[in-house]
Amino acid sequence: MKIEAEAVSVVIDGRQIVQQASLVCEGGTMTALVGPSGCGKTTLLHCLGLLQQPSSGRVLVDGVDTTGWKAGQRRRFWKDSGAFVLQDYGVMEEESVAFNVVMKASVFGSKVVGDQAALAEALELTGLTGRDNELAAHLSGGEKQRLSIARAIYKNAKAVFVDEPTASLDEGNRTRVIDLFRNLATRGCTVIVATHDDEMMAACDTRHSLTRPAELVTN
Ligand SMILES: Nc1ncnc2c1ncn2[C@@H]1O[C@H](COP(=O)(O)OP(=O)(O)OP(=O)(O)O)[C@@H](O)[C@H]1O
Repeated sequence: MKIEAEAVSVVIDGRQIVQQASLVCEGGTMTALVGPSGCGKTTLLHCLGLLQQPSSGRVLVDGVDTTGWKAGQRRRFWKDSGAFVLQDYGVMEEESVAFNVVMKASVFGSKVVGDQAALAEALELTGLTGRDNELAAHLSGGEKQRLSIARAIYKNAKAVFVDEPTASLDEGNRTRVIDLFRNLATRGCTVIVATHDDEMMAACDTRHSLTRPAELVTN
């Protein structure tokens, strides 16, 4: 899936947060959004994932301009194609590990339904085998991060939007998480990562550098 930004700018309360960002992210590749703290990496990532509307410019998904998309179209994009690995992990703490991956339960909520083989594969790849029935709240930060990656693997996401995935991980887990994203890209997924991490950047095919916009927007 091709995700494109064309001259995307974000202005909040008269402050320029992202200035005229243009980039193309292709399926099967990893793109790093890089730059100093506060330069707008997360904000641009949110625009690319259709979580936030740019103040000007446009975001295209497979060549289609998303500017006028209604909530229902964005929801369909998130449900069918997109996955997010954000800094708060996006994990449902009061649900089981398995439910967090599959996001489907039987009518009375007692049994996680869905493709059990795909669930097992996603848990194995992320090192969470055997943890199916544990409450997500009981996982460590790094495990929650891997859980949100398991969800992306399970749903065979076409595009994954990732914010600082390695910030709080030790060396071993950092390498493991980077390998997981590379694996997603190998499967054809478009991986977009906001990062400060040199190892993560090195694993990416392209880097898009942002600079901190200096000026205040008037009018
Ligand atoms: N909703 C908002 N309201 C006000 N300011 C915001 C909002 N969202 C982002 N900002 C500001 O925009 C700037 C860029 O934030 P952003 O999180 O995109 O940067 P970043 O490059 O990801 O930073 P870091 O590397 O520190 O995570 C920051 O100064 C932030 O305070």
